[in-house]
Amino acid sequence: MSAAHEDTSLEFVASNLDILATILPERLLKPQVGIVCGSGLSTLAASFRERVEVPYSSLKGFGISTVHGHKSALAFGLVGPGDGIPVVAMLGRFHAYEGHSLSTVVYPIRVMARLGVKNVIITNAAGSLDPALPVGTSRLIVSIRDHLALPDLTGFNPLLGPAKPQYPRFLPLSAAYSHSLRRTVFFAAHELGLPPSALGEGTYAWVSGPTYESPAEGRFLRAAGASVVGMSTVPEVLAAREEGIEVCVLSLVTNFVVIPDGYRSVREEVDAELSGRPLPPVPQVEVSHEEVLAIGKEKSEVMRSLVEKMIELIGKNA
Ligand SMILES: O=P(O)(O)O[C@H]1O[C@H](CO)[C@@H](O)[C@H]1O
Ligand code: HPA
Repeated sequence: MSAAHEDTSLEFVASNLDILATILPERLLKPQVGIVCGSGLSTLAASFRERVEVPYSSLKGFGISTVHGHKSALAFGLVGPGDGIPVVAMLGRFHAYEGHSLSTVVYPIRVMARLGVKNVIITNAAGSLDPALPVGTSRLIVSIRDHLALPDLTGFNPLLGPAKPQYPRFLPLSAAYSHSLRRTVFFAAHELGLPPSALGEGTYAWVSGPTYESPAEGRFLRAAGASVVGMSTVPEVLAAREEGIEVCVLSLVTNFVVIPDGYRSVREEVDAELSGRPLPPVPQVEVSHEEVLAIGKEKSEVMRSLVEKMIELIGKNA
């Protein structure tokens, strides 16, 4: 897997704008808000009005999303009262673990920027590392305020590569997650009457995947200050910030990362068995992508109403 920022695809952006101009009606052509749909969350675009879906295969420079729960299309439409706000959603994202280069992973964000998107709402499914963020009860959605990206720190950063005159060489990340949009998330939740416990704030750890975390890795990420963990999002955040787009990230907590406090000694287990007093079995819990998708499906309505209310408030404040 190459971290190189070859970005040959950037030269296709202009032709994509031409292709879209032939497909989309004028009022959909300049989306103000972009949405990235996480695993199992493609229904975020289900209620767009005047919706037009454009398959990635009919555009240039796009990959194909190979992960179950991700489609491969852009959805354009209108959201909110009155004339509505024009929006674009990525129904399906690219992950580096699928074999996509990081420049392919972030390419749709660069296309969104050229279309005029000023705010992006990036969603994902994530595992909770924090006992205060359990699954399926409270704190189902986490508004991300910061990230911990070990791949970025170890030479797998999507912005690696020759300097480009249009981008800052050294992008600051101290305020990568828009304070204003983070406030909007909580105002939107309030307007929807969501209980305060439905929405938390936290730090997203980006791991390359495709393996889920070992117990020691889970403990390590938690000790390092991460609240949730996933295999996406951070590359998109970096590209969006490089493009000058305001970023909001919402993580749907789909599972709890298995972090036992310690290990039971197998020697003690065997000795106990040999002495005729076997220890009770240790329950084995394993996360699966099916579980991730099932929770995504079950809870996507809450996420959809939150995203739509946010778009409405963004439109009002524009
Ligand atoms: O981050 P999204 O795309 O929502 O998907 C998450 O779900 C998959 C694992 O179940 C991984 O791809 C992880 O990143
Ligand atoms: O537990 C997880 N780990 C990493 N990525 C994930 N995406 C959903 N759940 C998880």
